[in-house]
Amino acid sequence: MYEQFRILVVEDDPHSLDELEQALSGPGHEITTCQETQCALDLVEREAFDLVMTDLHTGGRGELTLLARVKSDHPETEVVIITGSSSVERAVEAMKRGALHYLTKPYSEEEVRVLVERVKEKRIVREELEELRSYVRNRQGPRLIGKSPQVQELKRHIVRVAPLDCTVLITGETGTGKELVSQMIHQNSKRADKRQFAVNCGSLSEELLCNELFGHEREAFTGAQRTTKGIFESLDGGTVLLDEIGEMPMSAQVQLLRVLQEKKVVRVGGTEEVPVDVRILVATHRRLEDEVKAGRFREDLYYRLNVFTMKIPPLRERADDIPLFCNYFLERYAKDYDKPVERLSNEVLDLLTAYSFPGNVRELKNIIERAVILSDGAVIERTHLPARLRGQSAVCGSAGDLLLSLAELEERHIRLVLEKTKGNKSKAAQILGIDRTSLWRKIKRMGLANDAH
Ligand SMILES: Nc1ncnc2c1ncn2[C@@H]1O[C@H](COP(=O)(O)OP(=O)(O)OP(=O)(O)O)[C@@H](O)[C@H]1O
Repeated sequence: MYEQFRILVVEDDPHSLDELEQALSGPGHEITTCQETQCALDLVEREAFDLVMTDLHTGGRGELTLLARVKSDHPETEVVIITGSSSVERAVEAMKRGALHYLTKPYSEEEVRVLVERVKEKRIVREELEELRSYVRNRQGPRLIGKSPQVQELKRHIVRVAPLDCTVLITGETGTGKELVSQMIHQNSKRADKRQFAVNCGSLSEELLCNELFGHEREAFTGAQRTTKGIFESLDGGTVLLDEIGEMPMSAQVQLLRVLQEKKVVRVGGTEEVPVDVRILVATHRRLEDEVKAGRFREDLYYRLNVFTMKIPPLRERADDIPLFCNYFLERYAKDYDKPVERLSNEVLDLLTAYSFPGNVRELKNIIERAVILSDGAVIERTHLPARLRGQSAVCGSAGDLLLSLAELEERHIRLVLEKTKGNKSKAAQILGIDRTSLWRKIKRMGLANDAH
């Protein structure tokens, strides 16, 4: 298959136009012709070409206007000037203003072909440079740590799916790296220069979530003083991660389906359909098939979202990666907190590799960060680990002979309430006397697994 190569030819003499079209024809070449500069100006305003070839008439300076317009609107488009022998000086002036080359009449077909090849080569070099730049950019972005076969496969899938602009469903327990994977997909995609944003569909009320995602019209509800764009509209050209998609209320699901099918949103309180250009990635710790069966998730939406699924395994299924993560986070936090920590004691490493990590990588990361903060010397010892890893149980503010910190006590209490409410976060938030968003934030920070509650 040939790459499309778009050429615009501007020539007022029909005979010369035919000849040039003939010389330019080739596999993958899409040739558009114009006999007047004004028609060409209108065209370049709407479309991008790889090459513009324009005749330079004696007299008018329309071609120089065309050259200036092309170079300002599409700097990567090459312009070649066709000239009679009497207007070579003006052709040289055009080259000073950014034209690539000039052809003096009469020219041969061979000359035209060589010129087109030159433009194509330039395009390849430019694309390679762009690829290199994107590579350098990505090396500074987030890193997916892991040498286990599961993580290697994840990396391969990211590289494969990132450029395709399709919806990706990322599944895995809490803290396994779903958001990180979504960031890597975005950074390896054509949208990398645009913004990425993550929305947790479970942490907001139905009304707030709809406002946040789809925006609202003026006076859509009391207090809505002006029309506000939602995330889909304002992320123009970017990527959105809809985290905890399984928690999305039905009314928002209907709207999301419209975004996926028609690439349009209707703001809350409005009727107008507004076009949006956004790549949608979704994540969940739930099995969406079960949510569909239970009638909580629309089947048509599920099929729309399930184009490409990436399943991130829990940390306990890739325990080989635990020492690697330990070293990575140890180095990072030793640097962040300016501590002389160098390694974990063998006992600590054994405890960590034997632990089941219900909160997955986030929990491991938090454990190492806390240990680095508590440590003074070069080695992380057992005493620097939280009580649950030291194998002690807490009874009302104490764990064995050790008194608990407020943070540890809070975590234990939240765990207990979630256990008793069977993971029902609205109920748990009510009992704890805090709102759902605060509870979600705490759950995340503590690295508690959703499934473990
Ligand atoms: N493979 C990995 N390499 C490096 N860091 C990782 C990896 N996996 C997870 N992390 C880190 O662990 C933390 C939790 O990851 P992330 O927020 O992506 O998980 P999640 O699955 O989206 O969690 P949740 O379901 O709670 O939203 C982040 O700080 C992330 O950078």
